[in-house]
Amino acid sequence: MYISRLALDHYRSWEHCVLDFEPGINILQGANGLGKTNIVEAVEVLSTGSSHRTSSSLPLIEKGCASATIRANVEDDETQHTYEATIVARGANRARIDGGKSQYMRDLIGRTPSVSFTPEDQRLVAGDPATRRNFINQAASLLLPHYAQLLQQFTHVAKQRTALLKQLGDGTNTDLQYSQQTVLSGLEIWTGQFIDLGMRLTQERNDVIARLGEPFARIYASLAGDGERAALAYEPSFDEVMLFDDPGAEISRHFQRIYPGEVARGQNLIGPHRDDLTLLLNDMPAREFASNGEMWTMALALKMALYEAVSAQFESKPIVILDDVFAQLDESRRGQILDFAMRQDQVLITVAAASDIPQTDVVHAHVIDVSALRRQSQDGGDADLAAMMAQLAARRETDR
Ligand SMILES: Nc1ncnc2c1ncn2[C@@H]1O[C@H](COP(=O)(O)OP(=O)(O)OP(=O)(O)O)[C@@H](O)[C@H]1O
Repeated sequence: MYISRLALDHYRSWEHCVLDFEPGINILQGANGLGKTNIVEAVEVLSTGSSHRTSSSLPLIEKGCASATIRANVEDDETQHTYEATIVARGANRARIDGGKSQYMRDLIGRTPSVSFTPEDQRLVAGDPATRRNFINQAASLLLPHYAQLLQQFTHVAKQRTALLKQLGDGTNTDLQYSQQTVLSGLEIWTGQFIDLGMRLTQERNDVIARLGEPFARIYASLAGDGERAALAYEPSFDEVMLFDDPGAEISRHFQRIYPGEVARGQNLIGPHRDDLTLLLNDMPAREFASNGEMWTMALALKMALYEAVSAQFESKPIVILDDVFAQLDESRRGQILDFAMRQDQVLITVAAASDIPQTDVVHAHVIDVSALRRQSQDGGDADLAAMMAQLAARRETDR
């Protein structure tokens, strides 16, 4: 599988941009700040429905604009499809497949499977838990068909519950007995849904982490040398799901105990939004014991494990994104990741300087000069876009 053409409209720093990729290695080369990461991030968003760089849509949209569009022509064996994502500042993001009707963004997830390696990956080991939750969410969205919808529902319920806790805490509407009763019964309903969705999310995250655990340990041992034992340990906030036959009743009791604290702070104090994942090295938490180099190897192994799970799931090789990773890695890890990249259907690499890539290993690469692309997109973006749309219309005509 590979992307043959990508078009962006009002995506971050790109007002318009159309670029052609080839199967195999593609190198986006250009000075800092030109928008290389923005391009490969757009592929990640189209693939997984989210970016590892932000949890909200707004930063993905060009400043001052209301929406951004990402379009890609994707070739797989004899078939070609056009996938389109529209990211909006307000409301729900939308998707379109082959120019058809507007669909949910989650309907696009996994159609162009990809795995990104980025400088932020090292934070997967020692960064804050939100980074690891983001990774789990992206991985689970790719690997489990209903996960993205479940996460969306949970996030909505969590927001509603927070709003009610805040109302109770700051006394809004509580001067009347009637309105306090309304808020309390609303809270009871939202709490029931929060527990139900939260338990399902916990179970699904547990399944995904279990699936990644074996390849992660094996790949780490092969990168770091035999005898090194790496493992993943899921730390769910709703640990009752793993411990009890009737976890719902236990979690309900837990909520009753913490009710005064939740009202005082106006927050959901327990739930999957507090989950974490510990990466273990020789049975010790790597965040406290591993060296900088070992943390990098663990991060690479985790992403390669995800790659392996996604490949098995879709029976095709995901697109591999190597965003600015070469400058960060030492020679041996550069070699390991490049060796991995050379075996893929398509790899998108961003670099500031060509010298960052060990050139001897890259035999054939399609090099894209991002500074020329920026000039060209300012001059002829509309014409390129029109050509892409005409190509799509012509194909639809042929398909009829
Ligand atoms: N929503 C946005 N609207 C407009 N510009 C944005 C937006 N988000 C980011 N940018 C701009 O995009 C630029 C960064 O782009 P990007 O991170 O892709 O650069 P890069 O070429 O990968 O650079 P580096 O080599 O330093 O990583 C910055 O100038 C930033 O201000």
